[in-house]
Amino acid sequence: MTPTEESEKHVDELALETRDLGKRYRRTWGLRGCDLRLPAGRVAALVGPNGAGKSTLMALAAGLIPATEGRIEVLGRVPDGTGCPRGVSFLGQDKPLYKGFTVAETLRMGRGLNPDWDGEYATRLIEEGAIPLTAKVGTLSGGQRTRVAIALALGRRPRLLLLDEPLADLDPLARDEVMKTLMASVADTGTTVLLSSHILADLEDTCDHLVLVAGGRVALSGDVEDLLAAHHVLIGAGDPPLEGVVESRTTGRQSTVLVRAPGAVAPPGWRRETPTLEELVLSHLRVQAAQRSAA
Ligand SMILES: Nc1ncnc2c1ncn2[C@@H]1O[C@H](COP(=O)(O)OP(=O)(O)OP(=O)(O)O)[C@@H](O)[C@H]1O
Repeated sequence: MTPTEESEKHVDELALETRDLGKRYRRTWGLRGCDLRLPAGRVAALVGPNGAGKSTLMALAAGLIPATEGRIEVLGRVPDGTGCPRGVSFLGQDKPLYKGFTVAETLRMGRGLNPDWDGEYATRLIEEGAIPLTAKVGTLSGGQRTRVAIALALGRRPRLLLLDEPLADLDPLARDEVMKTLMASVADTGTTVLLSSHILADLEDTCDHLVLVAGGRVALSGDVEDLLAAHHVLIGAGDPPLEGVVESRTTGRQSTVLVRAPGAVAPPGWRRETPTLEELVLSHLRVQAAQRSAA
């Protein structure tokens, strides 16, 4: 393979790559020593405790803020920190929509601002949500406004979609509906998604890749299938397993141990189970929190 072919392959395969990436806000580091490789085509869950650096990572990837140190490549290019690169859409919790515009005017603005705009598709997303094109954005419900913001984000036909807790203000039914619309669109197009949320149950159904951030670094990442295959929950009493222990918790005489060892065998008298994604994430989050408070 020639160096050019090598670099093209790299562009095709990774939607987002960071090396030793850091962002400092005055005295606080929002992110530091962050190494991440997100393969193209994945729907990735970005999880971590409050203040872990998720929004900072999203803002860096969306080109909204410049890095302080290290390197970030988005769709094979280095964002310049002055705005969303072509091919990337970002949707945060604050949806920057003009309340005085009608929905149709909002879509026209999308067309004016984006060279890759797919107006037919954006309008279809609005119509599927039964939102009148003549309604003023300021008169819409939170769920309807989210749908308009999603239509704007998807109308750009992004190759990478960054979603920073965009559904946090929606009721469970609206969240479920909007999530289905989103996931149907990305399944159709093969768009890579990085989605942050504190609601692990939402992520379990939709994501095939996990990025767990804690203390400004990536503590765990990989395809969900691989991560689940590499972890086991061992439940029993007596001598605990010694290899690959991530977390061990004891209630009464019974211990529940999460191990990261693909071929782990349960010790005599113990049983082995496959963890759910939620159990796996919670265990790693607890371990990270304990390590940080001990440091
Ligand atoms: N604009 C800013 N100015 C100063 N510090 C900031 C700024 N934005 C974030 N930080 C700090 O950077 C760290 C990471 O914040 P960030 O918002 O990226 O975390 P997060 O994982 O998205 O948190 P949450 O889950 O609460 O949304 C925190 O310590 C936060 O206080």
